[in-house]
Amino acid sequence: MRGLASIAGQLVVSCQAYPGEPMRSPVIMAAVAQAVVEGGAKGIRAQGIEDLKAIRPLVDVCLIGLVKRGSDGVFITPTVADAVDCAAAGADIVAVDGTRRERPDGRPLAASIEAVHAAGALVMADCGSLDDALYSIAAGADCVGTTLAGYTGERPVSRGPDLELLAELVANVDVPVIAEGRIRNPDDALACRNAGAYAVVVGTAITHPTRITRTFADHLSRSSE
Ligand SMILES: CC(=O)N[C@H](C=O)[C@@H](O)[C@H](O)[C@H](O)COP(=O)(O)O
Repeated sequence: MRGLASIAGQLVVSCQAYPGEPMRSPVIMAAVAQAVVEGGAKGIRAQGIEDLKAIRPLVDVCLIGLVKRGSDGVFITPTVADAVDCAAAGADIVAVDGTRRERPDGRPLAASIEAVHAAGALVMADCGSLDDALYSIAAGADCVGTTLAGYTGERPVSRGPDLELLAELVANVDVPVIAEGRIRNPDDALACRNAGAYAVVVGTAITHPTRITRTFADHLSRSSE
């Protein structure tokens, strides 16, 4: 079972490296995915068609796939074609931008969702506010995430996860709400689950060695000042 129910109450780990980074390679991301599954991740979130194709045969857990195009405006699986490609590459759930902003292909969010459903996968709408979530659910999203909280101008950038938005979504929507974004440690993850998150997605704090190392290095250099 690799559907939405398989991640209920569980940890999903986002395995992503960014353009120009040393770990930006499907082989490396597939190894990271296998390593986090060994550690107990019940789902993987991954970016890019080549990464999805490399990861799919190596892990038998729910795979949330996306394509990132740039870092401004609508950049998470922004077009219908990207969404279909993620499903074809083996994603069980396709993560798409769930905001109300205009999309680069000029198509509505509902078109991406319909195409993903036709391909036999589900849709996670990455939202930045309650209004985004309501819009996404009306468009047919199967679940919503707090992924874009603090990144769209509608919410402040919280230090840890945006627990306020999480609670607001849990209280106001009737689809699973997935906590994602700035979850820094196990206590943050637990706080998300206690706030009603259906599943918890952690990225940087587990799979980004450069940023993890920087927190240690900065801490040491601050304390020797
Ligand atoms: C806003 C955006 O582009 N989020 C992306 C979505 O896939 C990833 O860069 C994040 O790493 C992911 O959401 C997990 O969050 P964090 O790394 O904070 O645990």
